[in-house]
Amino acid sequence: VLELQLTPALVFLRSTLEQLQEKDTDHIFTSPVSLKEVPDYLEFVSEPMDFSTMHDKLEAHKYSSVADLESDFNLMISNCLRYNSNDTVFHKAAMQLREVGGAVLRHAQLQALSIG
Ligand SMILES: CC(=O)c1c[nH]c2ccccc12
Repeated sequence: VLELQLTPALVFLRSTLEQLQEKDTDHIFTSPVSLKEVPDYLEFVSEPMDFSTMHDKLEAHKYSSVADLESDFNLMISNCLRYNSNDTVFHKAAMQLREVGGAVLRHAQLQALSIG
């Protein structure tokens, strides 16, 4: 496929992002938190982040490394841990995603090193 030859990095980062999103089985992080439904959200979170925004950034070539992807992933998780109190489904889902997503990112980082 042409894309694989021309921009292997983009293909690799897209695959990594898809693997991360697969771990969000409740689809809690699919789209931005609605500021209409959650009017106080920006009192707690200065920079919202979600997987659809990460896909848009990836296709706009805003990510040049696994580390770039990782920092937005970590932002998305920390926003959720801050806004949602500990005894909520969302807080527990963020803790779980931080664990399994971290493993995906560590593996991707190792792959990126080995393929150069
Ligand atoms: C990811 C996250 O915090 C949320 C995802 N959906 C929500 C609905 C209400 C409040 C927070 C959220």
